Amino acid sequence: MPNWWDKPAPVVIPEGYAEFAEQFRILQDVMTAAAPDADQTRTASQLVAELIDVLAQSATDEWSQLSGRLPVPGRGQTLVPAFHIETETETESRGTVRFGRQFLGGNGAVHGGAIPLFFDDAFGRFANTHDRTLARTANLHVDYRNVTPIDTDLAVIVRFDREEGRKRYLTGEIWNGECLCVEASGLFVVLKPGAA
Ligand SMILES: CCCCCCCCCC(=O)SCCNC(=O)CCNC(=O)[C@H](O)C(C)(C)COP(=O)(O)OP(=O)(O)OC[C@H]1O[C@@H](n2cnc3c(N)ncnc32)[C@H](O)[C@@H]1OP(=O)(O)O
Repeated sequence: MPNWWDKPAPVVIPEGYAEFAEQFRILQDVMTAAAPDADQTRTASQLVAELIDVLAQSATDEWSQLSGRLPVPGRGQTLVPAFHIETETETESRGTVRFGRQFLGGNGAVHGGAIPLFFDDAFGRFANTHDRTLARTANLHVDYRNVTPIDTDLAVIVRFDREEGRKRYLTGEIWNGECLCVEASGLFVVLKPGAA
């Protein structure tokens, strides 16, 4: 089995797979937003059972799966809110995120757990690209400054602040227009040789 830090082998992305992954996000949003009656529940349940059967036919290991490997925002990792990057340097990445209905905590606000999930992924990607050696999240701190609304295009800034030995420090923000919703910071530690 390859070590997880080895460069993954290239995968072949079939035509239409990126669109399917995006449909899957929409499925999670509409499922969350729905109040089906018994007939609709039965129909939807049968369709999902068929979908599970189809996908299970191509079940594979971590190193061959397509989720997480797509060259699109969110990489087809449908649990994670997709970061749409607009500009990026070695030290700063700017773009947008939109938390769909599946990320609702309550009363229009994004679930508090979805925000560290988003930053772990956005920080993790940035800490491990631009020819940097592999590092894992050691800690992640989130300050919820104002309610983060669902179904809204939000501005994101991610910064690679500094590197001290094996320690990489990242910070980030989420803005709704002029309103600062979230400040986050994370420590990523470069893996020791042989560590997983
Ligand atoms: C291209 C895309 C590639 C994507 C890559 C994946 C990135 C995804 C990010 C993740 O989500 S990873 C999953 C969540 N994280 C983990 O599961 C990590 C679990 N923890 C570990 O594996 C180890 O604890 C860790 C590698 C983070 C550190 O262990 P080490 O044994 O390498 O660290 P060591 O004890 O030698 O400490 C090194 C330095 O870091 C500091 N440090 C370590 N953990 C710390 C901590 N939690 N808080 C503060 N400081 C910490 C430690 O004090 C020390 O500072 P000094 O050099 O100044 O002495």
